[in-house]
Amino acid sequence: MPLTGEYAPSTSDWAREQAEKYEATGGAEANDIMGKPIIVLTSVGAKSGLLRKTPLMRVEHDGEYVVVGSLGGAPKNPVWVYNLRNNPHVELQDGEVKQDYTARELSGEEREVWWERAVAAFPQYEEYTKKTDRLIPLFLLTRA
Ligand SMILES: C[C@H](OP(=O)(O)OC[C@@H](O)[C@@H](O)[C@@H](O)Cn1c2nc(=O)[nH]c(=O)c-2cc2ccc(O)cc21)C(=O)N[C@@H](CCC(=O)N[C@@H](CCC(=O)O)C(=O)O)C(=O)O
Repeated sequence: MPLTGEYAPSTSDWAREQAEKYEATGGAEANDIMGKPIIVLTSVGAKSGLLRKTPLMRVEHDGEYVVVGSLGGAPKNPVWVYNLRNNPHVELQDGEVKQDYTARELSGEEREVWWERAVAAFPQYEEYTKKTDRLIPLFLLTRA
């Protein structure tokens, strides 16, 4: 069941522009960063209830995805992390395909396995762990 509601653009201009161009072109444009592919996650605002669209690196394995709350190694989590913790029903657009997923935050051994996959997809993530002692949240997205 697709998410419905009012879209609220990100206050990060570059992220907003990339999400909107990616969505409008079915992933044909604005589809990478530093040469690595992205996806666009739609989540429900934990406080506003508005729809938030967030470009994130594409980390996929056997039809499942992981989204990484890295925020470049900043000391605080990105806000979308709290949206997923509050409402795990999300949409993920990968190229032309947009589908519903259920997000589950990972820990322990399962998190380690997916962390390796995330670093393989975007090696910069390893660098971010050196900038913060925050445990970077990972959410596994499985088909709803
Ligand atoms: C800028 C801020 O967004 P954020 O949710 O903190 O997310 C910050 C970043 O993670 C986000 O900009 C990402 O798109 C940045 N980013 C990546 N960020 C990552 O963390 N990981 C990535 O892998 C990643 C890749 C990436 C690739 C391309 C690109 O263009 C950007 C990329 C924002 O929009 N804030 C809004 C609020 C957003 C929101 O969800 N509000 C909730 C409140 C939730 C609460 O406070 O509990 C609500 O509406 O209820 C605001 O300040 O008004």
